[in-house]
Amino acid sequence: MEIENIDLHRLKMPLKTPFETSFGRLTYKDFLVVCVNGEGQTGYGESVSLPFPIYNEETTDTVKYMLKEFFIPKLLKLDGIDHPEQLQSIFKPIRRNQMAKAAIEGAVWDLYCKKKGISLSEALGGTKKEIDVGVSIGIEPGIPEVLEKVETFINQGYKKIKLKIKPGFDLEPIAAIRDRFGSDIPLMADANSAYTLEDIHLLRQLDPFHLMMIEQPLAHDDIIDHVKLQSELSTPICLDESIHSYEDARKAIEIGACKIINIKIGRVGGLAEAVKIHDLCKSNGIPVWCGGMLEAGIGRAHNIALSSLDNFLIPGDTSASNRYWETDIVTPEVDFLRPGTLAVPDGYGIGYEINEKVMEKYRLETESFSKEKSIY
Ligand SMILES: O=C(O)CCC(=O)c1ccccc1C(=O)O
Ligand SMILES: [Mg+2]
Repeated sequence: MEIENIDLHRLKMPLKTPFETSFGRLTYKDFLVVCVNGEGQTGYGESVSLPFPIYNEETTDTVKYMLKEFFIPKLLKLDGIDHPEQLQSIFKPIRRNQMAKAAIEGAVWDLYCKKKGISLSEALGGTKKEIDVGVSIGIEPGIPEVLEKVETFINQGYKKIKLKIKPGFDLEPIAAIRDRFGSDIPLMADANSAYTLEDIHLLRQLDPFHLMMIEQPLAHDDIIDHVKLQSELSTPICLDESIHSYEDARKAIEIGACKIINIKIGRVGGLAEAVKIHDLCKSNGIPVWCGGMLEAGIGRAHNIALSSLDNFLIPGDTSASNRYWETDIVTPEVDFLRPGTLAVPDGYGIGYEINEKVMEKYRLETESFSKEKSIY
């Protein structure tokens, strides 16, 4: 597969409603669309980093820098590529920068599938034709607002409700949701690293609410303390921020730091690594689900394809486009097949077309890179 040139678009899209977590408040998504062109076709990837280094150390600007200076020149220097999995060894000398790696790797997967005439789901080994999805609710000004959102999303059919929590906004909203909607709704909490082991007593008070899990309660770079916490909690711990690779997942599972893993393609450096983590978890009896980074349609399409693998046993955070955007950059927009389920597209590649008009509306700039100009 020949890769001739690459376009990098930067977009800024306002969220329909602000999204707040323990680490900050987001009102828009500033991201890159990577277009890898070869033999008359285009593969699309999306950067999932946030504008600020508050979830992990990457930002839209660091991703852009890494793509421009390292990953794009490396890719253009190649004499073609047979399979996207080869990118793992090609990019390996460059440490970390997982979201930058994933953005370009995803575009190469899409191009590869389009050339082969298969769907991305099929290329990854996915078997499901539809996936169950949930919704992630940010920290709201108060309990009434939380209850209103939960009600709206349950009525829409979402199959998992995830509430962001932080110290001072944890037991009360969770208790209020259970009180109002009963013990049957699939409910979980995501702390985004807002607690320490000193909070064990408080976190134990979540146990009676029978949450599906608590996601990343402790530090973003910890697995050891999570082992201690898990031994004191009946609520299963799910890791998000702490898992950047297959090796991280292996170690976390080995020492008992979690019972569930949230897989984000960007956080682990791409689809190939995500599939490896999926397989590892499967063979260890650890269910996984696909996390989200408030993606626009291209990233969302990648998440759907990944979620079609069979150990994605828990509804993911890949909600429909209209949960985030006035209009999404793909067509058709990501929408329910039935309430709470998304169809896994069987078209070639990501299975969605790009809505050029919407792309144009939110586009800030474009840079193009070609083989001739590549000097790496
Ligand atoms: O709806 C989504 O895309 C998931 C939203 C979400 O929870 C999230 C959004 C941005 C950064 C981190 C996280 C997270 O899962 O921790
Ligand atoms: Mg999370």
